Amino acid sequence: MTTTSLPDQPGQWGPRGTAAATFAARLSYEHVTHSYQDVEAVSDVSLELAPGEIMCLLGPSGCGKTTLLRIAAGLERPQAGRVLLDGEPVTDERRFVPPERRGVGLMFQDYALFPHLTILENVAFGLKGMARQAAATEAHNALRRVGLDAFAEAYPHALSGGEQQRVALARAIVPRPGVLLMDEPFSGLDQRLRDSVRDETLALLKETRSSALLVTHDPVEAMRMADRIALMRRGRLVQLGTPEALYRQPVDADAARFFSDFNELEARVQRGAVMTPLGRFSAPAGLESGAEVLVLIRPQGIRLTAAREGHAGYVTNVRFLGDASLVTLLLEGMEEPVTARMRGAKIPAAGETVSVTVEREHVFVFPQAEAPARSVPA
Ligand SMILES: Nc1ncnc2c1ncn2[C@@H]1O[C@H](COP(=O)(O)OP(=O)(O)OP(=O)(O)O)[C@@H](O)[C@H]1O
Repeated sequence: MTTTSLPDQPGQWGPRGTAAATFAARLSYEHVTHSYQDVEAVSDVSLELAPGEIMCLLGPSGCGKTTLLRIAAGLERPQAGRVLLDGEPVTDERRFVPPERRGVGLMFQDYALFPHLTILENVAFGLKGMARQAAATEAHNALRRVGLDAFAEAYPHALSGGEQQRVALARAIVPRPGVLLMDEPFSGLDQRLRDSVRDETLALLKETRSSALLVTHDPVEAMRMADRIALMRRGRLVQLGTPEALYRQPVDADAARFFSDFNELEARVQRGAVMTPLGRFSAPAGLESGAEVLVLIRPQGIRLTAAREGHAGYVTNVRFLGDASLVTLLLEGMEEPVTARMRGAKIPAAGETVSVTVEREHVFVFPQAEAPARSVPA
């Protein structure tokens, strides 16, 4: 069967308010640990997804995100810890509720539509307990909401990647799962399409008041989607909070680097403060004089002016990026150049001497230690 593709524009999605609401569930992990042979993929993770909340599991490849999702789905049984849905254990040392009896919806990165079923049959697949006509009506409603009811009788191969992803979303929400588990659901889409499908998916999750746990390795995606972000590293939960909290109060240098580029300076504490060629900043509490610290400064936190109010900097290079420019500077007392990110028309040129000041909200000082540490507003 051949069909004409609908353009993948946000406006092509169905009318808001046409998707049925779910009975959002609470998902709790308590001290969950899971290993594959000798690889500890998840280490003592405790985490709670509130009803109706959208949480992103964020972290580099191999940090255990997918494993945590599969444990909630019932596709892996952890060696230790408990998983609860609405306070009822679905996995603990004695019980293991199989995936199909958990009331969770799954959506993985390959859309995994059944090629031999029509779009309508694919969406109705999860409604097996329902009378045929009622299931078809529900499936049509969900397809209408994602703007694809015109494709109900088509087969998956006739749809574009973005459209298939939207069908997968309709299929995942139509049984009204208590929790929707999504693993990199947008990673197969190109950039332009990804933004529109992601924004509409977010609108749909909010409209249906679904609890959703979404795996991503993309910090921008997590910032855009999540009510809270769970940042993971090497199987552990490193930080849990709102996107703003993770951006403004990162727990350590790696957590900070996950969301921003930084200029990095090494320094030593002197009586509770850190002196650098870019100014004096507060040291983390409890560090003795002489302790080594790392000072992280966001490029957008460096201000350049013609007035003589800050430290003198010599511009060596300017790169125009469209919405901003990157200005590279040399400062007295620093071997490495510093980068400033500037917007607007008044961008200095290479060869100019400028005055450099730093906005403290973009500065973080961390001990030079492996262990996670508390940041302080500098
Ligand atoms: N079936 C498996 N058998 C053996 N090791 C596995 C298996 N699945 C995952 N692992 C290992 O467990 C660790 C965590 O993997 P997991 O897929 O949960 O991480 P992730 O953060 O989702 O990574 P990615 O973003 O690359 O999918 C990795 O070291 C991985 O190699």
